[in-house]
Amino acid sequence: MANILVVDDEPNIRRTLRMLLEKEGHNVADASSSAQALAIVAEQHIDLVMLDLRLGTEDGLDVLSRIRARGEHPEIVIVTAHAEVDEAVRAMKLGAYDYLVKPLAPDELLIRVGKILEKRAQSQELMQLREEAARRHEPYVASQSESMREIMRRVQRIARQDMPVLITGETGAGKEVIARLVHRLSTRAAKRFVAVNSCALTENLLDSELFGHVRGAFTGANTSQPGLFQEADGGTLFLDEIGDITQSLQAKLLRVLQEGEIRPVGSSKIAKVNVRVIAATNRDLWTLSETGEYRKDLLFRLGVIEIKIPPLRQRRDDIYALTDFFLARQNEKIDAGKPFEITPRARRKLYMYDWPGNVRELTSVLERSFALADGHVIDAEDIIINQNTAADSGGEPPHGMSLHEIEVAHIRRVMELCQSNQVKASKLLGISRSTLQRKLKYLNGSDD
Ligand SMILES: Nc1ncnc2c1ncn2[C@@H]1O[C@H](COP(=O)(O)OP(=O)(O)OP(=O)(O)O)[C@@H](O)[C@H]1O
Repeated sequence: MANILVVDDEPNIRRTLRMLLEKEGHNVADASSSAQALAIVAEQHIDLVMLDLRLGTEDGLDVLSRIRARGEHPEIVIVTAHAEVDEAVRAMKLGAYDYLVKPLAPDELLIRVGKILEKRAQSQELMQLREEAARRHEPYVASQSESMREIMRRVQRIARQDMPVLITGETGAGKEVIARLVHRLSTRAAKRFVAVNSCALTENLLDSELFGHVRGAFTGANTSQPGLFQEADGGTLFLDEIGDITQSLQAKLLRVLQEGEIRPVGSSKIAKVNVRVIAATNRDLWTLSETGEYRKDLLFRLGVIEIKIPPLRQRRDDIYALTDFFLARQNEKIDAGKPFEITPRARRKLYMYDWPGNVRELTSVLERSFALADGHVIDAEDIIINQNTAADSGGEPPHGMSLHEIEVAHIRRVMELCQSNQVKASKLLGISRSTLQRKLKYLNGSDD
C-alpha cells in the first residue's frame, strides 16, 4: 500500500485513477493545479505522483522541477495525452521515473505502478540498511590491541562521571573519535556534541566563536551571536588542540570550568552554561606548565581524567582491525560488482609501516588504494605509502636526497596531514606561519 497523488486538471481522469488505485489498496490524494499539488507534497508523505503534463494553462514540468527543488523524493510518473516524446524525455531528465500515454489501459497502468512501487521499496530498504550500518559504526573505535582495550574499559567507566576529560596523543591517533564515544556513553548523549579546532582560528575569532559576541563588539559584528559554549549547552564541547590557546583564553576557559560562566565578547553580562568539556592535545601540557607556558590551575581542572592514546605503531594489532573496518565500510558503498579484498601480503605491508600520521594516514592510504586499484584485489603493490621523508618513517635516511629535498618533502607531508591548514602545519613543524608560507614557495618551484 502506497500514498499516491494524482495531479490532473480533468475531473474524469482524477476520478477514474482514484477509483482504480484505491481498489488496489492505495491511499490516493488528488490535485487539479500545481499549487494544490505542491501543498499536498509538502504536507503529506507521498510515494508516487502521477502528473499530467498539461494542467490547464500550467505546465506539469514546472510542478516536477519545483517538487525536486524542494528536496522532496516521491517517484514521479508523467501522464500525457499526447505522445510527445520530447517532453517526456525532458521530464525524465528532470527526475521523472516513467511516462504513460493517455488513454490509459487499466491493467497496464496497474502493472507499471506496481513495478515502480516495488523498486522504490527496495531502494528504501537499502537506504535504511546503509543508515543502520552507519549508525552501528558511529563512532566505531577499533580496539584489538591491549592498550586500546584498556582505553575502552576506561571510557566506559568515566563517560558517566560528569567531569572534564583531557585526551592526549599524536595527530590522527583518534582523539576526536574517543571524545565522541565518551559523549555517546554519557548522560548528555541526547544533547549536542560540538567540536572546535582551537588552532584553526586566531585568538580574537576563537574568543567570539567560543563565548559569542554582542552586536557592535567589533567591526563587522552586526548582530549578536551565541558562542559554541551556548550551542553545546546541556551537551559536550570538544576543544581540539587545547595546547595552543593563548594565556587570556586559558583564563576564560578556567572560569567556565570553575564557575560554569561565560561572558560574550563586548558584553558586560555573564551567562550560565552547563557544558562538559573534553579537551585534546598532541603536546605535553605538563611540561609546558612547568615552564609557565600553560596555566597549571587550568591543567589540573582539565586533566582530572586523562586518556593517553598511544601512536598506532605502538599498538599494531589495531592496524588489522582498522583495515578490516575501512574495507567493510568501502564494500558497503558498492552496489554491484565484486567487493574489495586485501591480500595477506598487502596486510603485512600495512602492519610493518610506522604510520607517523596514525589512523588518519592509514585511512587515506587505503582510500587511495581503493580508488586506484585495477581490480577488486588489493595487493602489496596497490598500497602506496608516501614514504618520502626520513623524519616520517623513522627508518634509514633516504640516500641521495639533499637536506633541502628532505625539508620540502617533509613540509609537503605535514601539509597533507593537516589538510593544508597552515596554522596547524606550522605548529607541527615548530615554525611560524610566515616562515611556513615562505617555505611553501619551494613547493611551487619559486624558491631562490
Ligand atoms: N580506533 C579507531 N577506530 C576507527 N577509526 C578511527 C580510530 N582512530 C581514529 N579513527 C579515524 O581516523 C581519523 C582521525 O581520527 P581523529 O580525528 O579522531 O584523530 P585526532 O587524534 O583527533 O587527530 P588530530 O590531532 O589531527 O585532531 C578519523 O577519520 C577517525 O574516524
